[in-house]
Amino acid sequence: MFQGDLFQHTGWIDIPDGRLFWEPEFIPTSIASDIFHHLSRSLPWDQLPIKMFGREVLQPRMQAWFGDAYSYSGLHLKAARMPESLVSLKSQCEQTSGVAYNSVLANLYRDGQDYMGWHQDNETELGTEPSIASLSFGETRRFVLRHLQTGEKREFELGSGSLLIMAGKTQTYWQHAVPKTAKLRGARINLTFRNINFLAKS
Ligand SMILES: O=C(O)CCC(=O)C(=O)O
Ligand SMILES: [Fe+2]
Repeated sequence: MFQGDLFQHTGWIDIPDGRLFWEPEFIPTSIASDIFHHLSRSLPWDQLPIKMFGREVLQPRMQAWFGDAYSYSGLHLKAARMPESLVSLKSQCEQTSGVAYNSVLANLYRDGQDYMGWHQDNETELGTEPSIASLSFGETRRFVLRHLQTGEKREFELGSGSLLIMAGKTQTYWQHAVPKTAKLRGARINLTFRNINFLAKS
């Protein structure tokens, strides 16, 4: 398989210095479409400000952040309690990954101009080898992983109902992004389930 090839393989995939799970049809298309409409209407979407080059600008997407009962009960006050629709998706991801999650970050990309820049989800609170389960709904968007030392790339078309799990040392050695696209794109919702240790300090 050449560098940057779109993966057709499903299941667990070993990559250099990391591990992924890929299932493009984790949730059947018609159910995924209902979930998309439900989440787009019901989640409390917010466009948060971030600092970029010393200026405050709005993030290039909308977000909502939830924790479970434990995290909600005083340790991470900003997280609202996870709605039932997300709790059930969380259990499905947990069954596949074998890891329990207590939080979810929901991202809404309104069109092709909304994006997620290169980053690692490597905050101390996530632990050293975090498992992050990413479920997508609505429009398909390209997701790119880039190895920090070799520059090697892995790309996925994250379609509606797909599940991509990043595990092992992926967050230490790879960055990932959802690039902007000039093509006309409808809205996409992405849920990333994580397990946050609220007692760990950054
Ligand atoms: O939208 C995506 O597929 C990626 C989201 C992501 O990387 C994140 O929330 O940290
Ligand atoms: Fe991420």
